[in-house]
Amino acid sequence: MKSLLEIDNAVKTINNDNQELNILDGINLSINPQDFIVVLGTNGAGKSTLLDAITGANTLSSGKILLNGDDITSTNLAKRSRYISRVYQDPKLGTSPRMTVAENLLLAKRRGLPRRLRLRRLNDHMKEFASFTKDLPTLDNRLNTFTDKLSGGQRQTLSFLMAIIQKPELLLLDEHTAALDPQTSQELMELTNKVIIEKKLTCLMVTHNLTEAVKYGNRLIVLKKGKIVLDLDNEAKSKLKEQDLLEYF
Ligand SMILES: Nc1ncnc2c1ncn2[C@@H]1O[C@H](COP(=O)(O)OP(=O)(O)OP(=O)(O)O)[C@@H](O)[C@H]1O
Repeated sequence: MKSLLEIDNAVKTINNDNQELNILDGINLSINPQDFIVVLGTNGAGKSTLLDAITGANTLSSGKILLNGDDITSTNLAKRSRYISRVYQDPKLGTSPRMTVAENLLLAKRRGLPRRLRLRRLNDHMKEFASFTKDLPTLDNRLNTFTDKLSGGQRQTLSFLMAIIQKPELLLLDEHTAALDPQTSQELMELTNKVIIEKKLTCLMVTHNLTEAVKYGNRLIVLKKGKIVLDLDNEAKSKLKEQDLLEYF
């Protein structure tokens, strides 16, 4: 199968107390279309650095990143954001606080267009946006609510909808449920899983939650000190128990 994203010997070197340190240390990863990959690792293992390298928020010291066979290693963050979207852990990132839920959705739907064009003709989209939120108790009837009046869980659900509204080539979830209470976190994780399967998305999800890591996705990788130390396919993952993962922490 042709890979969607290919990471080829990715190295990121930083200078730490006058010593060179590879925080990504030769990462090779081939992501197939419709893979839903769970990424685990201790604090400081390099997970966010890896996602930053994929989005272009950070440049690699060496190595290559190919998307659908095209070398995007030097493509900037703004260009990559047209086909790679990311949801962060912090509910405040990813949404504009002084805009309503509907305005935020429209901005996301028209990502890539100049900002002055993106918010035109909002009313034409209200029905469509209402259909997105009608099955989400947290956001139903809140299309005209300003985002800074939403709870963390509502805001994270909005960030997720914004990330998938244009069907990204690659969806990156960076501990997107970690800041939420257990119930809200579980609801957002169920929504995430449903949407990824229904829309046939390709996704890389960082989590520290071992229950989520075992339950969701078709592949699991563990990062340690900038290297991939475990890469399980769907069959191996389906036999996995939380207990088996503890030795990596
Ligand atoms: N710009 C930078 N300058 C110096 N050190 C950095 C920089 N960015 C990351 N690091 C270091 O690189 C290592 C990997 O960081 P990274 O944030 O990728 O880890 P992580 O796996 O996402 O951790 P966490 O689970 O805590 O979010 C850490 O030791 C971090 O301190």
